[in-house]
Amino acid sequence: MATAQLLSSHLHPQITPPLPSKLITNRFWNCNTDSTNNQTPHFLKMQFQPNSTPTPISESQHNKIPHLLTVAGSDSGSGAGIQADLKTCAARRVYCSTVITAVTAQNTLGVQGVHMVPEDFVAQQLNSVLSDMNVDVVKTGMLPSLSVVKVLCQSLRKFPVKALVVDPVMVSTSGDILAGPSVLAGFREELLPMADIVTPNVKEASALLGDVPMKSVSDMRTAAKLLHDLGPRNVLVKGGDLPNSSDAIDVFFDGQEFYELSSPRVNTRNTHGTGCTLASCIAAELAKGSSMLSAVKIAKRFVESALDYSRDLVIGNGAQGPFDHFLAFKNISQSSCRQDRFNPNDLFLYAVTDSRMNSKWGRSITEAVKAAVEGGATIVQLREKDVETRDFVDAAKVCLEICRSYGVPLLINDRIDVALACDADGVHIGQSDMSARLARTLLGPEKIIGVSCKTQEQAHQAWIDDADYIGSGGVYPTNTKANNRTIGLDGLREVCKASKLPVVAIGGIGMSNAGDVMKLGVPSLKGVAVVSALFDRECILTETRNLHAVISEAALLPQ
Ligand SMILES: Nc1ncnc2c1ncn2[C@@H]1O[C@H](COP(=O)(O)OP(=O)(O)O)[C@@H](O)[C@H]1O
Ligand SMILES: Cc1ncc(COP(=O)(O)O)c(N)n1
Ligand SMILES: [Mg+2]
Repeated sequence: MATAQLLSSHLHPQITPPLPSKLITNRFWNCNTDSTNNQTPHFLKMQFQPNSTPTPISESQHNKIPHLLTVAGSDSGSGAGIQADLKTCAARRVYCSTVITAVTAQNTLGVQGVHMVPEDFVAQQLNSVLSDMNVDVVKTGMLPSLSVVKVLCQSLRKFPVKALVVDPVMVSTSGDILAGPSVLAGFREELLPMADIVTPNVKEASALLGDVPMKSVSDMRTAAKLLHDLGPRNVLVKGGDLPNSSDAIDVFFDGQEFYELSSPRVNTRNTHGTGCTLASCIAAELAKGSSMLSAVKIAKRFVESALDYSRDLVIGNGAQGPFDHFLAFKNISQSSCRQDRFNPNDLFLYAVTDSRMNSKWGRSITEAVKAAVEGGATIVQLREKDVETRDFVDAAKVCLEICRSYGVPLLINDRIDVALACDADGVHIGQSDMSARLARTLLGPEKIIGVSCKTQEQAHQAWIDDADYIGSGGVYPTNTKANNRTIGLDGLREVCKASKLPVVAIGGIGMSNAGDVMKLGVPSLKGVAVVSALFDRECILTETRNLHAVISEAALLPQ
């Protein structure tokens, strides 16, 4: 009742129809989370004057780092609250100071306890930071009582900042109450009118507006307009918890235009702290000097990337896990699909695809790969010279699933970008591609890198450049590669002898000569790579099985 009365005095009596909205979809944004931010902050340079009292550094001498102050609650599980804000700012390279309003005992199961910090001590923290530390932007999270809201508003009036981001935290993802209904009046009457942006989720928007229904994007737009009427310069109603929505759609309203910010919904349990992270990322970008809409777009993309990177992360036993703000876990979780980073024995029967052969036989890349791994291929390389990049990435993702289900590594020929895009196990590069050293820098320590080498010098360089294996050939003449010098068994032996890396032989190898290659008897030679003998045949499965039998037999023979 009290809520309804309060609302009626603050809202326009009639709901205006939603204005036309602009649809912005994350799908078309560059995935590099830093791409729109070219204002890399500078770190403070200390000036030392030995044997003298320190002199203050003038403003012009400062290399000032953007500074965000978060006024929020502590989450012992570190998924949300102050801890999420600190991690977000560290990831976005903005300095973050903290005023703690409450200490929660919290984990992935829920909130077990809340210990409120007395409001005069909140005031003292605010005074300490704001009076001294050149704060650019204030972001608020859990404000557990009306008196804390009031204390905050007083401090902000005394120490104005460039921007105020209000995340009106009320209920945790687990459904526990973090701020009771008593704070609603403080939000509506004092804090929201001071805010540059308010970022409620659907439940919070509904509560702020007196429990209006929030079931659709259209409801979110209506709510954004009504919340804007309460005084904040901008409103972002977040749709992470909107029921029956396959995309995560947030509605942004700047008082004139609506924007629907849409990103694919990441299928993960690790969404605890998304709201805190979004708000602190918006605040961090504002501190760097972004416009409001651009800060919101960057923040949404940051949350989406972080969720995607940590989708399989397992921390805690509860329903909502935390995610990784530093986007570091992906390699760990995915590389654990394979037992080793690279096992040289995987080079034993190395299948290399060819798009022209596939089209000749009317097969898709994925059909060809499936047949090869079923037949016993121990590693697969996608060598697709004639395919559009987009189709290549899509096909590679499907092939990766097939290969992973057989425990077989999948490499991409030449295309580091495609390997990164589909998170393949590695690449195979030639002498005219970028160096293995550069590929290693781009791909990181976990990925497999193979290099084509015809000479001992090239083999040595591949080792120096931190490659994992060498492909050496053409051993026999081949039609697969134009103008490819044949090095013969002798050339192969020379490369193998000089190589500190494991070697796979390639070029014109098939049923008739694979045994001869395997019988070379050089320890570094681990297997044969084959194109036509598998993929330019009617039945890939049978050919792979037969070839596997031939090279297994040859490998067992005494040298
Ligand atoms: N599963 C998800 N996939 C992608 N984005 C999500 C997902 N869940 C939430 N988001 C996004 O995270 C941000 C926080 O939203 P939300 O979860 O609704 O807030 P809160 O954490 O305050 O409840 C929004 O930009 C929302 O669209
Ligand atoms: C201290 C604190 N602040 C905010 C949230 C909200 O985060 P979420 O909605 O993801 O549970 C929380 N759970 N704990
Ligand atoms: Mg959330």
